[in-house]
Amino acid sequence: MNGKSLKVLFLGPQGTYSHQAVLQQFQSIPNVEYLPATSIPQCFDELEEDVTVDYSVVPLENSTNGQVVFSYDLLRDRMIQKAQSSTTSAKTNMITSDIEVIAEQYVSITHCLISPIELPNGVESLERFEEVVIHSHPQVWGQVDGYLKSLEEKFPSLTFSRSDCSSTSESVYQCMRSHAASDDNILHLAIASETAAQLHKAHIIEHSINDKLGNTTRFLVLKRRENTSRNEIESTELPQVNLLTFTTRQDDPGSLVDVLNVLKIHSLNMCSINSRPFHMDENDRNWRYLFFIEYYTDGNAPRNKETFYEDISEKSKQWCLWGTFPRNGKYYHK
Ligand SMILES: O=C(O)C(=O)C[C@]1(C(=O)O)C=C[C@@H](O)C=C1
Repeated sequence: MNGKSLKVLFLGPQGTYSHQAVLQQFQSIPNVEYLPATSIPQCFDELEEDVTVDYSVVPLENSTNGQVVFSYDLLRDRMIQKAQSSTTSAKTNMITSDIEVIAEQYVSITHCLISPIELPNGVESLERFEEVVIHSHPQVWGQVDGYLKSLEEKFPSLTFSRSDCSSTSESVYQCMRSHAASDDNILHLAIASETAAQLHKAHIIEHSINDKLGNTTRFLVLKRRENTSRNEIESTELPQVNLLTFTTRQDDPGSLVDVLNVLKIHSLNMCSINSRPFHMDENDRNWRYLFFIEYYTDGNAPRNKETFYEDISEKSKQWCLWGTFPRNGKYYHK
């Protein structure tokens, strides 16, 4: 590697789970500059627009509440934009995206209930207040739903409300700021990691409040396709994962099955399938779906890559291969 540092974007500020993901991915590499972005869209936009940025890390899915729709939709929108600008190869109807996925990371998510002030009796102290405002990233609500319901049942006379923030670490900052500006009857709390609480010098009033133990978020590591200057990703013995998105040819019975059957014919094992609604343009009708699939390849499969891609081209309307990357060993651990 030359002396120049790597520039890596993540959803900031420091102390987010995305920050944990970039550290897991890059901490063994010297000279890495970690650049906090203020939103998930910014993690995509800056990577595309600023050629000095090498990588960007974005959350994709959570083991408790599934898709991080912000990221899915940003991938979808990029495929649709390319389809509209008809850079599709006439022969293969394959779309080549400007960014590609080169690795994945899994971060264990342990949420804490965090207070800007010390509460001598922990959660019991909530009864001193009339109103409680809880700040967090919108993806978090579905991971602590049961816990928040039990809090509301425990304190029926309290009014609870939620405030969406751009990230969990930002929510700790926001709760401290709101606390300084609000009256004594209102308590502002945040839901974030222990690290975020420590960074902001806030107080953890309850640890591990996520509804499911083993709660984990999966992140994708992105780079610009044209940036071939270096590759920091170690190869492993584990299978390669391929992320492919496609639209179907028509609404006739079997059009989705026809595409999936191509995997079967080529002996490829699918490991995930998701969909998001899309509109090719503003006049397009409702209820059309873009599919996201992931499938494994290894040294032997598919035997004939070219025929596989030709078959996908024949059965789908448009498709895009976002990348082939090693399965992370953490995938197998709970
Ligand atoms: O807010 C953060 O800490 C993030 O890194 C984002 C994010 C997400 O969007 O999924 C990451 C992990 C958790 O599931 C909650 C929030």
